[in-house]
Parts: sequence; structure tokens; C-alpha cells
Amino acid sequence: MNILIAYITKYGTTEACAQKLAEKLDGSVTLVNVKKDSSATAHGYDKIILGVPIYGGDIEREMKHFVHQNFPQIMGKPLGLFICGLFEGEKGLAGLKKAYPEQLLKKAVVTDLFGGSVVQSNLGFLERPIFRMITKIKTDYSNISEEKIEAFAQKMNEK
Ligand SMILES: Cc1cc2nc3c(=O)[nH]c(=O)nc-3n(C[C@H](O)[C@H](O)[C@H](O)COP(=O)(O)O)c2cc1C
Repeated sequence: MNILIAYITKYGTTEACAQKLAEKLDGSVTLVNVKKDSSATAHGYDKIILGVPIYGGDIEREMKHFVHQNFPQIMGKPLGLFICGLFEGEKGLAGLKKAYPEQLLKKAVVTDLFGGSVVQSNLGFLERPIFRMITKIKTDYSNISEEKIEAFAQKMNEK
């Protein structure tokens, strides 16, 4: 069973979540950062998982491009979709809806928000005030849910 986890990450949180997820999946997992590897493809995998962080309510264009380029392959296999972001509840779900096309969200075996994390000192000079304005968070913070990663993996393993 060959599984693809295609992700994007800026400060490493989504990558760390993708790695944790990979450890819990049954099969051979390939992790691909689609921002670093523009030749990445979803061809030849039995299951596909996509993961992206939310910035300013949206995702980076490289994942939109990957989805567009690989749409038939992604729609044709058991699919899991996750996002990383600090917002929970309705605001968190709004991020998930914005991240992926409706067809993918409907087709997915499992979708979830894994939470996010931030280290203030890592943020750029301009990014820090933007981050504080958007999230109202002024300290280092993490709400990554190991339980959600575990439950996501279980659902993918059942398919
Ligand atoms: C400038 C900035 C804007 C952000 N905007 C959002 C947002 O709109 N919604 C949200 O849920 N999280 C937001 N976050 C939190 C990130 O999604 C979170 O830190 C995530 O873990 C980053 O993942 P990465 O390290 O893989 O890039 C923002 C973070 C920064 C720095």
C-alpha cells in the first residue's frame, strides 16, 4: 500500500504533523513538500493525504496548483485532508472550507483540523504584528491535537 502525504509548511508545524501521521499509517508513506518539489505528482499512490497551514484565512498557491494539476488522481483514491491553524470551532472550519475545493471535501474519507503552533521569535518583523492582529495571541502557543492525528490515521487505515 503506497500512501502519499503532500503538504506545505512555513515554520515546520504542518511538516511535523505530516511526519507524526506517517508513523501511524499502515503502508509505505511518501512525504512530499509540494512547495519545495514542483515536479511532485499524485500518480501511482493507493491513498492520498493533503495537509496545509492556514495564513490569513487562506492557503499558499502551490497546494492549489498541486490539486489542480493532480485532480483526477486525487479524486480517484481514498483521500484525507487536514489543515494546521490556530483557530478552532467555526473559524477553524472556515479555514478547512477555504483550503480545499468542495468536491475534495465531499469525497474525503476524513477531514480535520490538527491545530497549529507558533513561536513568536520565528516570525518576521512584519509578520509578527499581522499574526497578533489576526489571532490576538501574544505568546508562543500550540494547540496541536495528537488525538486528532491518531483518529485521522485510523480512518485512513480502515479504507
Ligand atoms: C501571519 C500569520 C497568519 C496566520 N493566520 C492564521 C489564520 O488565518 N487562521 C489560523 O487558523 N491560523 C493562522 N495562523 C497560524 C498558523 O496557521 C499556524 O501557526 C500553523 O501551525 C503554521 O504552520 P506551518 O509551521 O506548517 O507553516 C497564522 C500564523 C501567522 C504567522
